[in-house]
Amino acid sequence: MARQAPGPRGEPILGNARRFQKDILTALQEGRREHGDVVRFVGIGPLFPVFLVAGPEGIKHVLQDKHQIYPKTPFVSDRWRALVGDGLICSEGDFWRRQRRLAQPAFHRQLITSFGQVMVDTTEEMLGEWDRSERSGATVDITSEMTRLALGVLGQALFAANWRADAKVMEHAVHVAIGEAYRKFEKFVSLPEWVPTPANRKFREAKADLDKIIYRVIRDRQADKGEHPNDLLESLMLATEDDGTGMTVEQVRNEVMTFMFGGHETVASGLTWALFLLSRHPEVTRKLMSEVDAVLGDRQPTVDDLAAMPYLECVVRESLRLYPPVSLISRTPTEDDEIAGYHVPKGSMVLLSAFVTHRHPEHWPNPEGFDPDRWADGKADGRHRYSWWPFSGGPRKCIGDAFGLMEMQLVIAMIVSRFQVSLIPGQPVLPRPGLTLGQQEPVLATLTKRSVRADAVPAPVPVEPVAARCPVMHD
Ligand code: HEM
Repeated sequence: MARQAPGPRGEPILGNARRFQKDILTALQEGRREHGDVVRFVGIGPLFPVFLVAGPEGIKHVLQDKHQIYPKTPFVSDRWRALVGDGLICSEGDFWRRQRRLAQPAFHRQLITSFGQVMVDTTEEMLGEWDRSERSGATVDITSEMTRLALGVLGQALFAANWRADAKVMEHAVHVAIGEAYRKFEKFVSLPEWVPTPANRKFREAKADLDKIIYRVIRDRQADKGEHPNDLLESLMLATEDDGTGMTVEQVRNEVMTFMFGGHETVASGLTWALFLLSRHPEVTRKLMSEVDAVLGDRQPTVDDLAAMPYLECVVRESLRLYPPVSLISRTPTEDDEIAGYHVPKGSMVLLSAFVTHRHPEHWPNPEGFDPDRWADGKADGRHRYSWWPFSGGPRKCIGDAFGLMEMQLVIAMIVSRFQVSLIPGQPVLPRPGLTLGQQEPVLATLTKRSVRADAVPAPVPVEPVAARCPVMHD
């Protein structure tokens, strides 16, 4: 007979609700430390009790072995649906399976590789602007630079040439929509979208702007009998099942929106945290610069160069370990279950946190340390598959993992080959888990142009890491 999982009692009546809201990642980490790999958090509100499953075996159980009984938590999927419609990220069952099959060719390795040049060109444009900022000694906001860069890459991968014409309107609309979505995620209760609050109006207008452009581009493509670009949109529009049926125009729109929102904030978060870590670890930066300089010299990278830069990949993996852009996901079992001998009731909220698993001391020696070498030369071989899962796992694993990894590697290679990025001393850099693991305040830095000398790296600057608020709780 399965036992009840242990867990913190929290405050009288409120239980753990306030702790979750104030700093959920620390609450989860402490829960694991004090109570083990399956923790039951009590609290006030319909989401409680909430279970944390922290160990790799439990993660495998939920995401892979018993994924059929662990669909996504409806409360979270509803938030996504408000943003992207019935896209891959928030659909379930046969509908999800069909959409996933239809979307898969868009992420074929060959097509993804062809986006390498888009990633390089977009980064080159940003670095041109950084040249000007460096000359004027201006401070750059790394968070917003990475967000603009990642959106530019995704926009062009999705819409090829059409993106440039509409980029300004789209950028603005995505920015507004995602800001509102963050607010909705942070609130347990929010007014339905049709209630004309100023925030809802802004959200609806932003979505309408995006829809206008996306539907127009789709219809133009349908009408144009000439040669079409080889982008993600085209792949979605051409995809068919064995019976010859494909996606409706609305489904194509939903997946475009899903990729746009799921595929740029994640990469931007990963890049920002990687630059943050590099700026705090000059010894790592120096080693990375040596590798990049030796392979690239003064030229731009290509996708083929990545195989010759193994340390770059180690840096990216290690950075995704410490700061996984999707730090928290949740599932809700459709039947009673048992994990590691503990009872997990049907309908409960089961939290899986890559942030917590990736810092689990039984699976990661020196868990809080930034040590890219732990990935070198087969050292990762004996590790549990689910001790590192920034892209999730099982059938719902991220469809854009190769895209995201490739982009992070190319962008970081280009940045370190050209600039030394130094954080403004003393600024607090605090994680903010929402749709992705962002920062509570923008990360500000100064730039120094490199003249390809890896040993000329300044000392690290002091920055204080800490607290992270709950992504889903009540304000
Ligand atoms: C560093 C970059 C990225 C990270 C860390 C990341 C992480 C994740 C994670 C953890 C999930 C699973 C969420 C869950 O199960 O609740 C996911 C799903 C997904 N991701 Fe990513 N992602 C990244 C980049 C991308 C990119 C570039 C795209 C598209 C261009 C993308 C599209 C998607 C989609 C469509 C899903 C839903 C898949 C499904 O349920 O079938 N992601 N991602």
